[in-house]
Amino acid sequence: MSAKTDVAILGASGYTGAELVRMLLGHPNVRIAALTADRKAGTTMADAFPQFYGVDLPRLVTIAEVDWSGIDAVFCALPHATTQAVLKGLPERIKIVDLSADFRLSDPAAYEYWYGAPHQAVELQKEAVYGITEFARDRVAKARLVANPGCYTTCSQLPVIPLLEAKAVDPDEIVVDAKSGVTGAGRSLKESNLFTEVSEGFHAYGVGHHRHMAELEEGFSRAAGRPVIPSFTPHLVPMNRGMLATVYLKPVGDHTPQSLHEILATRFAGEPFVHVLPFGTVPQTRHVRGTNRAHISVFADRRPGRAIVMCVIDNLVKGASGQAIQNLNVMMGWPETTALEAVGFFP
Ligand SMILES: NC(=O)C1=CN([C@@H]2O[C@H](COP(=O)(O)OP(=O)(O)OC[C@H]3O[C@@H](n4cnc5c(N)ncnc54)[C@H](OP(=O)(O)O)[C@@H]3O)[C@@H](O)[C@H]2O)C=CC1
Ligand SMILES: CC(=O)N[C@@H](CCC(=O)OP(=O)(O)O)C(=O)O
Repeated sequence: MSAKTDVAILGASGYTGAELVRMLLGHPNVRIAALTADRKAGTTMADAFPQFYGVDLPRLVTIAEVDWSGIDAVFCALPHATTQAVLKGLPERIKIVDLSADFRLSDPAAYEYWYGAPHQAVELQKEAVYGITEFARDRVAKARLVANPGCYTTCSQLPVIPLLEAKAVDPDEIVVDAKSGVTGAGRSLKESNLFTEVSEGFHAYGVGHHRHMAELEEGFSRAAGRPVIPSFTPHLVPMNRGMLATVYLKPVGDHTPQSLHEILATRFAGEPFVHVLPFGTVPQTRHVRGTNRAHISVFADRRPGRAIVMCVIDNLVKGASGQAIQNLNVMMGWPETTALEAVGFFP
């Protein structure tokens, strides 16, 4: 029996799993009690990620081999669609933060439409709390299962939700142009992620129909109080980590780019991880690399009556594992910033 909270990480041999291990090693309340893998089960974290040589960690096992009796909380960093069957079998006392997309959509029909198969754990889907922590603290604090948001959707919703809630922008005029580092695609082998396919150039993908549209539509609609369908185009850029969302907006009523900036600065004042930069400052992914921080900026567009907002995050941290730890901290009643205080390592 440990005085610390015993945590299992499912999918520890993947990129977000390894990031969870790295960050949780600095968490004073957590003991890493179990780590799982699929193809790499039977090996060690150091075999999967040599940065862990010399660090005392459990071996990588299959999910079937985990002894759940002592586990208090689980981070599930499995590919989407593999998560539902695993999580519905867990004892009810275990708190869960799921990094996959499996529990992010509240409507089973929407899940089936976007993911091509019926949801296998509809009761859990109803119970799940969608956790962009800054917008859902109270619900996250009471949740047993938190659906950790995706990286694109965290980066796009953080700067837009407060503006929709304030009715300061036209919900029918939202264009999200987003760029991701290649770790966003995970570590599994795919031809499209080979060095030759992603280096020395960049490209859009999922144009006009990407599964993250569903998550964005749900989040924006909730904030606007009516259905919203934004334009969204993701791009893959030749860097390991980092994400930039550029969002084109139409202020309404008396609102101006400057007043949008004031709304965001007021909304996020005192937030430990969301920083609204001075008006017109270009945010850069390199400044949030390795951190749980988001940098947001607002600009006037030369096009009359338009504004541009930008947000940068590290897709593996605020876009995944860092926000997952932030959510567990809230669920457990620990200080929200525990193990997450780092600032970027630039240059
Ligand atoms: N990468 C990112 O920036 C973000 C990812 N996410 C989401 O987080 C989840 C994990 O992503 P990421 O870490 O990038 O993925 P990876 O592909 O890097 O890792 C996947 C992990 O799951 C294991 N795994 C794969 N298939 C199975 C299976 N059928 N049963 C059990 N375990 C399996 C793998 O084991 P092995 O290595 O042994 O094959 C590995 O540990 C995904 O749902 C992703 O959409 C969310 C936000 C951002
Ligand atoms: C670069 C890249 O391929 N990115 C992935 C999204 C990564 C991610 O965050 O996935 P979830 O939000 O669904 O968990 C994609 O576009 O499907």
